[in-house]
Amino acid sequence: MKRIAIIGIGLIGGSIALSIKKHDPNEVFIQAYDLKESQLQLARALGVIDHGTTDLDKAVAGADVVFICTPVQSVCHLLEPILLSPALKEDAIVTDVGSTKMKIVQRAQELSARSKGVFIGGHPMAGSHKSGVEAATERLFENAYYVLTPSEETEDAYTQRLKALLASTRAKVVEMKPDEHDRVVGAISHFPHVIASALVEHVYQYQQESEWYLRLAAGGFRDITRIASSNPKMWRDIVLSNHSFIVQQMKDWLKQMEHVLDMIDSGDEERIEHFFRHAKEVRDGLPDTKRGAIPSFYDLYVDIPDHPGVIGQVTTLLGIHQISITNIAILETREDIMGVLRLTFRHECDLEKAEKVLRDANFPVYRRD
Ligand SMILES: NC(=O)c1ccc[n+]([C@@H]2O[C@H](COP(=O)([O-])OP(=O)(O)OC[C@H]3O[C@@H](n4cnc5c(N)ncnc54)[C@H](O)[C@@H]3O)[C@@H](O)[C@H]2O)c1
Ligand SMILES: O=C(O)C(=O)C[C@]1(C(=O)O)C=C[C@@H](O)C=C1
Repeated sequence: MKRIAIIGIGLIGGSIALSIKKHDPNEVFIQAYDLKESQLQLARALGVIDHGTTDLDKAVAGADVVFICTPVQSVCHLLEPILLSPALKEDAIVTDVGSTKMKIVQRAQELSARSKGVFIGGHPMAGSHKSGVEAATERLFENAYYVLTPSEETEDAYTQRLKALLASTRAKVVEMKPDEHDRVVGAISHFPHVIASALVEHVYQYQQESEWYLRLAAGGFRDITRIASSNPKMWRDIVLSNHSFIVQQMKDWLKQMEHVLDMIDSGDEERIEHFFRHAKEVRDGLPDTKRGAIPSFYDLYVDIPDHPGVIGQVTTLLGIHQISITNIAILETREDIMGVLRLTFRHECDLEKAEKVLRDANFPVYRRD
């Protein structure tokens, strides 16, 4: 039986545990460590882990692979007691899921000569603004990128062993250098989180003048600021740990905003339209049927005659077959013209089931592309 240790059993640790367990339910034993006894109890009750302990040595004892899934600053602190633990199995792989990589990998390298195990940095590029083991799901990483940062000294056999285990997450595992990872992820994840929180703060300041600001906040503001609801401690650690790239990106952003300010202030119609068109083209070009930095949703389109009751028929049919819809939108509604219903699902298998059920009921259904 393979033993897996999860250190920090929250959203990400719990999701890794669930995906590995689901893949090999009878061949894997999951032992976990957390500062909070309550998280361990909850993880046990939810069937996410087999055993929980607040004793770090006991948690890593005999484990073939140890996943460190705590906020990034504590990953750095936990590396020494884990990599140098007398209980660590010879040849064990120690990995982490932290959102930054340079400082973690550097600390692990300092300890590597004295460790019985081998460290390989990791970062699954999928997550949520929710935290805690209660939000964990076995499919969180499906189709997302999962970055590994083996060093030049890491023997390939260890990387292959870790990749084989991660196959259960159904993520796309890629290798990167820690500094490239931190620069890129700084731009597409860390810096946008700073902007989202700053935007909330910006409107909150206006709110002191009129209560209408936050009351009127609708789809656009909610979409762009969803990630401001994320765990503050986790983001404090990320920003501190990727400090120099984020500061550089903020300086670049201020310059960019000066151009945008100048463009809008000048009232130059052509430049303004070009600005929005170019951003739209780039945003529309993001892969939207796959998960990645931006969680994807699976869309199915249904042609429907525009008369009352049809939408009810569609949703009832899906309900009978226990297919959950994440979102529903009517894209065209003009009298006597076929309307198009866009149904959004969280998982590809739900989309496939819905497509079959609706087609069998003679609804014209199609996917985009
Ligand atoms: N949330 C995301 O979207 C996301 C995505 C990819 C990677 N990550 C990274 O994954 C890691 C975990 O994030 P999460 O969202 O699962 O957080 P979480 O808050 O859901 O879980 C973290 C868990 O670690 C425990 N913990 C904290 N400090 C600890 C310590 N010193 N020792 C033992 N346990 C400790 C907490 O009690 C909690 O159970 C972070 O490093 C984060 O940067 C997060
Ligand atoms: O979907 C979200 O809520 C996330 O914030 C996930 C997200 C991201 O920025 O894309 C956040 C941090 C991680 O390190 C990886 C993924």
